[in-house]
Amino acid sequence: MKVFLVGFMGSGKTTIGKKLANYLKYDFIDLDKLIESKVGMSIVEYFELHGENAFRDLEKDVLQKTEFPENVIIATGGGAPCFADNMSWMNENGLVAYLSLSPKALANRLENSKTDRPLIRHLKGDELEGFISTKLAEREPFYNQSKFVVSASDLTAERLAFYLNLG
Ligand SMILES: Nc1ncnc2c1ncn2[C@@H]1O[C@H](COP(=O)(O)OP(=O)(O)O)[C@@H](O)[C@H]1O
Ligand SMILES: O=C(O)C1=C[C@@H](OP(=O)(O)O)[C@@H](O)[C@H](O)C1
Ligand SMILES: [Mg+2]
Repeated sequence: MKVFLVGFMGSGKTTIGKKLANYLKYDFIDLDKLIESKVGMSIVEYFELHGENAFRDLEKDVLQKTEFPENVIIATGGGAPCFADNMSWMNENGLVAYLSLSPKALANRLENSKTDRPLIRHLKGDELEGFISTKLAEREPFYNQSKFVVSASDLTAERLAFYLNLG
């Protein structure tokens, strides 16, 4: 079983993904980390050097061309489902779960972890929640194509496994 976790930056894909993999004894792959290891630089550096469009091409390539192990939790980047045919590709190749959270809760989580995220690292104070609200509205039509939509507040690995019928 391949499980793809999707959702906005800060929804906890990386954090809960690791815990879920640990709980289920599955492998864990973070798509952003995989991209960083392939290009030998951070996502922030890649955006600065090559821009977002090049990143999206690379992200699609790494997502759709990697030979993932059989039992694996894959934490995707927040934009991955919203570009090219990535969302339908994930639905055809695994089980996709959207970790849903309000803009306010996302802003609270992201306030202290902006620096590794090129799309928000320059935003100050109220700008962050405004940006999240606008971007989330654009992205939700993609996220909502997921087989499972799960509230990401106070989510535990055990509960997520249960919702996904894996626990
Ligand atoms: N369940 C949670 N409760 C509170 N904070 C969380 C939770 N999950 C993640 N965070 C925090 O939110 C930030 C983003 O989490 P992360 O797992 O990197 O999200 P994503 O991969 O979806 O962008 C991190 O600072 C992390 O510590
Ligand atoms: O939402 C986005 O467009 C992005 C989210 C990031 O991943 P996280 O969702 O894990 O922060 C990372 O892929 C990149 O900074 C772009
Ligand atoms: Mg992540």
